[in-house]
Formats: sequence, structure tokens, C-alpha cells
Amino acid sequence: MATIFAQASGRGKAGVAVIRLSGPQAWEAVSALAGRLPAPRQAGLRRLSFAGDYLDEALVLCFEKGASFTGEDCAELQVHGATATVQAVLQALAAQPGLRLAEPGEFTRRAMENGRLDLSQVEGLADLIEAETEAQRKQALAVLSGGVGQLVERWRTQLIRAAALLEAVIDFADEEVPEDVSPEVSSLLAAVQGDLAREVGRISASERVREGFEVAIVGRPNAGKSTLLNALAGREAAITSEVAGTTRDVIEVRMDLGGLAVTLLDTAGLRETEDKVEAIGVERALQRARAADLRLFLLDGDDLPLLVPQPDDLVVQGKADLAEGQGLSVSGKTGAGLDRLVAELTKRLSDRASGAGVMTRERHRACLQRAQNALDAAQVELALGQERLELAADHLRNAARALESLLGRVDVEALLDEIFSSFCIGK
Ligand SMILES: Nc1nc2c(c(=O)[nH]1)N(C=O)[C@@H](CNc1ccc(C(=O)N[C@@H](CCC(=O)O)C(=O)O)cc1)CN2
Ligand SMILES: Nc1nc2c(ncn2[C@@H]2O[C@H](COP(=O)(O)OP(=O)(O)OP(=O)(O)O)[C@@H](O)[C@H]2O)c(=O)[nH]1
Repeated sequence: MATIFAQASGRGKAGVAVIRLSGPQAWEAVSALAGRLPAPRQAGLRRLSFAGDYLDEALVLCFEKGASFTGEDCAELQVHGATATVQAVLQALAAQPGLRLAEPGEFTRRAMENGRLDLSQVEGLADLIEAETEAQRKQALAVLSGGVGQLVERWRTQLIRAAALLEAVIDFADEEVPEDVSPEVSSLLAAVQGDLAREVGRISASERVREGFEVAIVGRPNAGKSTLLNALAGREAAITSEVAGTTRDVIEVRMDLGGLAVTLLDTAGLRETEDKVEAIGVERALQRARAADLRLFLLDGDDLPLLVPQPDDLVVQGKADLAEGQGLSVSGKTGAGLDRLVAELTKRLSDRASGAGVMTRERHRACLQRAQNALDAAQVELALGQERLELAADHLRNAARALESLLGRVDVEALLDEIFSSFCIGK
């Protein structure tokens, strides 16, 4: 097993940078630069030098095999965060025999191979590193902490109990008339089925938290959509003008609304138009607005644009500085009503986000649905009577396997390549 190394901290100038090593020669390689090593898990200040060249004064930290992030012998060099310092130390490490630069996600891959993290935790770690808002951070941490594994363990225990009841009857079927275990097995399965349905129901909210909610501002030309977007974003992201039909392409702004990641969309004003380019803009606006999680209708007068609000959409009177509006009204120009609008928007999105759980992506949905299908099939066999119990037991095994694949215990190689390649180097 090669010993790998990489900068674990972010690229670019910084106060301190962390370079980590993992593998059988991690300690030896650090010792070649730093001399005597501090006791494991204790930081020691050392002069690093290589080939007679003084590289830096650094903190050195060693972790023993079996008690490290990767499970291998690990070491860290906490050096001054100059790009030149990091380069010099990386080059000195690359010159050591048996050492090579880590690939993206390779430390985490080793952690998983050594049983330190399961696949869902690896996904949680990837999400945590990407997290930009409080809700993303909390959700990712719950997954990294093993939330998926806890659920799977509970379900697995129940399925094993159900399988054991079936096996007992299957094995003794010829000797005596066995008692009918079907009702008990069926109710065990029903409990798991209830849990699975609940978790599947949470995925879309978790996905929204993870990827961000899309909120589209829609309205007639000149309603003040771009001005409102800029006011919400706190910067001039979109061009505004008194010319109706100014915005053509969809403009996206990432925001943090009360801890939720939100992509705000400014769209072309909706109207019938002869202008070819504007018409394309209107078509795009309609498409993106329909696909968004929520539409913010900005009215200039009474008439709705070419789109019907959904029950959860926000309908707001614009240019509040010019006219008295009923209900919510806002002025992007003066900022009047902006706080109330943000509060209302945040409330609606938070309501949806509150349904989130630890199942956070399409892969989880697919595994859960396979388990659901298998359990549905098992229930059908149970209902068909004693001679079908063996088939029911088969379906139970399939359900258990589907659940275990949430943790990456089965056929994951292709998946792993995809997941780890999305990591940054040093993780
Ligand atoms: N400097 C530094 N900070 C860091 C990390 C790191 O690798 N280095 N982490 C890395 O991403 C995170 C902390 N995560 C870690 C997870 C496990 C172990 C570890 O050594 N686990 C051993 C021992 C556990 C114990 O002593 O309680 C184990 O699980 O056996 C270390 C860090 C965040 N901060
Ligand atoms: N009085 C007042 N004028 C506003 C307000 N918001 C925007 N305007 C003006 O209305 C005109 C159109 O504003 P925009 O923000 O470009 O409107 P839009 O809805 O993005 O327009 P399109 O891109 O054509 O769809 C500009 O002259 C703005 O200065 C407001 O709250 N109050």
C-alpha cells in the first residue's frame, strides 16, 4: 500500500496550511524532514529540512494505525500557509521513496476501505465540505455521524427477526403442524414498511436542503423584478431599466435565507411579444418558473402574468412606494416591505425543509424503493399461505441487501469512483 500525501487545507495563501500523510511510511517520511517525532496524538514543534535546505518551522502530529482518520499510520504537518512553503514541503515529500501525491478523495476512500466510514457517511462528508448554510451543515453532519447506518441497523434487526420466524417454520414443516407465523412476520414487515415510506417521503425536502431551493421571481415586464432581485441579493446582479423587456436570460443569485440555501431566479417579464429574442426569454422564464420550488409573483397593478400561482406561491404587490397595496407589498427601490417579504419566504421554505431527514439523494431513494418492492412482494407471498413461505424469505433477503447497499456493503466499485472523484485533493 502506497503512502499518500496532499495538502488537506484550502489552496491559496493562508496563515497555516495542513499537509497530511497516510500509509505505512507516513511517520518515517515525516521523520526524514523533522527528526525525532512527538508522541502519537501530541503536537510537537519541529524544524523541517530536506537535502540541507531549511523548509519551515512546523507543528508535527502523528496518528497510530487503528486510531486515525484513515485507519492507517497518519501524520500531519501544520506549516506556514505560503504557497511557496507548501510547494517546498510537498516536493520534499515527493522525493521520498514509496510516497506519492494522493488522488482526490483518496484519504476518505482509505477510511472507508478500513471500515472507518460507510458509504452514506462518505456522502455526508462530501456534503459537509460543500456546506454553505446552517441547514446544509447540520444535515450533512447528521449523515456523517452515521444517521443512515442507525436506521439500517434497526430495520435489519427487524428483518432478521422476521426471517428467523420464517426459517423455523420452513425447517420443521414436515415434522409437525407448525403454528402460523405469518401474522407476526407480516406485522414486523409492516413496521419496517412504515418507516421506509416515511424516509422516502423525506427525501425531496433533504434534497432541497442539500442543493438549495429555487425561487423564481415572475411578473409582467417592468414590474420591478430585477430591482427586487438586486435588493434581495444586496448587489447589482441583474440589469434594471425603464425599458420593458430588459431581462431576457434567467439570472441566478445564490443566497442564504435563514440558514437555507436558495437560488433566486430573475426571469424575463411575461407577456405576448413579437420580438423574437424576447419571446425566447419569455419561454425560458416560463420553463424555469414552472420547475422552481416556489414562485414569487411580483404584481404591477392587478393582472397576473401568463402563469397561474400554485397554492404555496407568494403573490406580492410591487412598487409599494408608489401605490397602496393589499396584503404583502414591497419596493425594491426603497426597500420598503423587504424584511417582511424575506421573513415570509423564509417561513415557507423552512416549513418544507423541516421535513428533511438523513436520506438525502437519489441513490438513497433507489435503495429504499428496492427494499420497499421486496417487502411488498414478501407480504404478497405471506398472504398466499404456508407453502409460499420460502419465497417470502427470499424477498426478505433481497430487502436486507437493498438496505445494506445504502451503506455500500454491496457492489459499489463504480459508485465509489464517481463519489471520490468529486472530492477535493487532500480529503
Ligand atoms: N488536524 C486535523 N483536523 C481535523 C481532521 C484531521 O484529519 N486533521 N479531521 C478529519 O477529517 C476532522 C476530524 N475528524 C477525525 C476523525 C477521526 C480521527 C481519528 O483519529 N479517529 C480515530 C481515533 C478516535 C479517538 O481518539 O477518539 C479512530 O476513529 O479510531 C481524527 C480526526 C476535522 N478536523
Ligand atoms: N417607484 C419604483 N420604481 C421601481 C421599483 N422597482 C423598479 N422600479 C422601476 O421600474 C423600472 C423597471 O424595473 P426593473 O427592475 O428593470 O423591472 P423588471 O420587472 O425586471 O423588468 P423586465 O426586465 O422588463 O421584465 C425601472 O425604471 C425601475 O427603476 C420600485 O419599487 N418603485
